[in-house]
Parts: sequence; C-alpha cells; structure tokens
Amino acid sequence: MLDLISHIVKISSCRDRTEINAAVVDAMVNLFHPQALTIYRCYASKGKTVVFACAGWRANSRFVHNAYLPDQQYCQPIERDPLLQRCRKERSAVFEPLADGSHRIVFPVNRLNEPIYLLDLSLTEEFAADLRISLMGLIEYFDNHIALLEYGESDTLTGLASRKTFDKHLFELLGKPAVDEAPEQSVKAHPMRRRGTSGQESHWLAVCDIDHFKRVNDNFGHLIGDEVLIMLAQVMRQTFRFDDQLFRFGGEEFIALLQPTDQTSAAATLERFRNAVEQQIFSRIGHVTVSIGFSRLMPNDTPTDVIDRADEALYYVKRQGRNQVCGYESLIADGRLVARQVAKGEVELF
Ligand SMILES: Nc1nc2c(ncn2[C@@H]2O[C@H](COP(=O)(O)OP(=O)(O)OP(=O)(O)O)[C@@H](O)[C@H]2O)c(=O)[nH]1
Repeated sequence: MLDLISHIVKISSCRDRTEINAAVVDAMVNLFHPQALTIYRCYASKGKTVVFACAGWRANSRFVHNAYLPDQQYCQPIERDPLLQRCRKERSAVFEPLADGSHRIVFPVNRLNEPIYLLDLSLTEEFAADLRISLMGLIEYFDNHIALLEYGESDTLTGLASRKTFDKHLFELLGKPAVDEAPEQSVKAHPMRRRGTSGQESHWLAVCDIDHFKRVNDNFGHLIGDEVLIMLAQVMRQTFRFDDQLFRFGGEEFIALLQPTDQTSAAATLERFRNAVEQQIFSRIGHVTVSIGFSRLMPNDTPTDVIDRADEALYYVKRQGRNQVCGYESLIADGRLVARQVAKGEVELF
C-alpha cells in the first residue's frame, strides 16, 4: 500500500505526458512485475485508429518516447494487433492467454466512448485480488490525471490544443529533447512508412484565419460565431493527419504544425483543408472561407520567427482577396514578397 501511494505521489507531481508515462511505467514495473508493458496513445481520425507505443518496459529495460510527437516508427494501425483492436471495440479490459502459460491483458482509458490510451501488460501469473484492485486503481488515477492535463492543455471552445501549449510543442520539435532512452527496445514490428522521403523535408507551420469573421459575429451573433469556430476545428481534425499538431491560437486564428514533408506536399495538404472549409456548409450562415499562410520551420527559429513569416504570407493572401494558400518561401522566391531582415543577436533567446 505504501509503495502504491509513493508511486501515486510521484505521478501526481508530473505536468507533462511524457513524464507521466515514465512514472506510470515505473509504478507498474515495481508493483506488478510484468514481463512486458506498453502504454499506447491512440489517435482516431478518418475512421482509422493508429496506436503510438509511447512508453513501456521490455527485456528488462524501460523505453520512453516524447508523448507529444508521435514518431512514425513507433506507430502502427491498431488492426495489426488483434488484442488491441478488440480492446478498442469492446472499450473494456481484454485478456489473452499466451503459449508459455503467461497472459496478456489490455486496459483502455476512454474519453467520450473512444480509447485515448491502451495499457498493455504481459503477466506471468494471475494476480491476487488486492493486486488487481491496486492495478485498477492506478489505471483510474492515470485516467484522471490525463483528464486534468487535457483540460489545461486544450482550448475550451474547440478542444484543440491551446496557445499555451504551442511554444512547448514547437520547442520540442526544434530541440527534440533526449527523452528516448532505449529506442531499440520499442515496438518496431510494423512501423508505418513515412511517405516520400526526398531529403527536402521539414516541418511546416501554417496560420489559418477565417475570412471576414467579424461579419459573421456582426450579422449572426457571437453564439453562431462560436459554432463556426467549433465546426472549423472539426474540419481541421478530419483533414489533417493524426500526427500533425493543431492549435487554436486565439480568436479566429488556427495553427497547423505539419510533420516533415516537402513544400509541394505541404501546400497540397493546406489546399485540401482550404477546399474542405469552402465546401463545408455551416449551419445558419452557409459558407465561410479561410486564408492560409505557411512557412518552413528552420533549425534556429524561435516560435515568433516562424509565425512572423507565416503571418506575412497570410497578410499577402488577405491583400490578394482571401481564400487562398500561400507559402512564404515561394512568395520570396518569385518576388511577390521581399525577404525580411531578421535582426538577431548572437545569442538565441531559448
Ligand atoms: N464568436 C467569436 N468571435 C470571436 C472570438 N474571438 C475573436 N472573435 C472575433 O473575430 C473577429 C475578427 O475580426 P477581424 O480581425 O477584423 O478579421 P475578419 O473580420 O476575420 O477579417 P479578415 O481577417 O480581414 O478577413 C472579431 O469580430 C472578434 O470579435 C470567439 O471566441 N468567438
């Protein structure tokens, strides 16, 4: 009991998904001695579910990956593992005996009737009743702690990540802090292939702004305006890939941080989103459009640098009549914008 409490205290001190996962792995390994353990984060989009093995224990060693950046090599479609798939369908714990006499048990952590995490344990023997109660209690605690964290990280209107979390995500993307402890131990059995590795790939940041949104508020009222924002967030979730990061940046401005790809693919993804918004019928008001400016994420960028470039491209779109996608780099290359002189000191401020 004391052990359980000290682990709960440790987990409760964590304010970051990666740290929480690491602390939960430690707790489970110390308390329940599994042969293997994996914490999967689940991403459901466009009718498909992808699981990301973000932390776990295998061959007597812990692995922890950055929980905010689902690395493709540790992701797989859920149907590749029938037990995980069954757990998703049943939304409750599922059990499977293994050939060596041990067994595997998977617990879901559900949100709005959809698993957001799966905890997969391989155990040598049946638990005594008190251990089973401790395990269930620990998983319930994990669920509640993640719910609190989500509340703090999300924009309350749209449910997208809020501006508050943006800098953290961006710094992690730029810096990729060394949280991977034993990547060779992680699940690589069926890695998802990243498409088109051309060597020209980088992350891209897009600023998306609803056109003439003030008119929506003025003509239909703020409640309808809010509905438009909620629906736009839904279109965003349906259009982008599960590992692209989406934020409501404030007001009617949204940000998409795209996983590495080339400029043509980034432009095509954003064009697909622009078109999806244009085609969407928003109840009461009909159609709205978005203007989008985007820019490549450079290694020495601060959040402000890349946002400023994407914003310049966005202002260009607004001046040109709105409802378009423009990339800062292309606008500079063909002379439609003049490159900004970035006055930076020798010392980067991060
Ligand atoms: N309903 C609602 N409106 C918001 C929210 N946040 C900001 N707004 C409104 O968004 C509008 C933004 O207006 P502007 O910045 O003038 O831009 P615009 O009308 O979209 O025009 P362009 O960007 O030039 O196409 C303002 O009317 C704000 O009040 C919100 O959370 N809910």
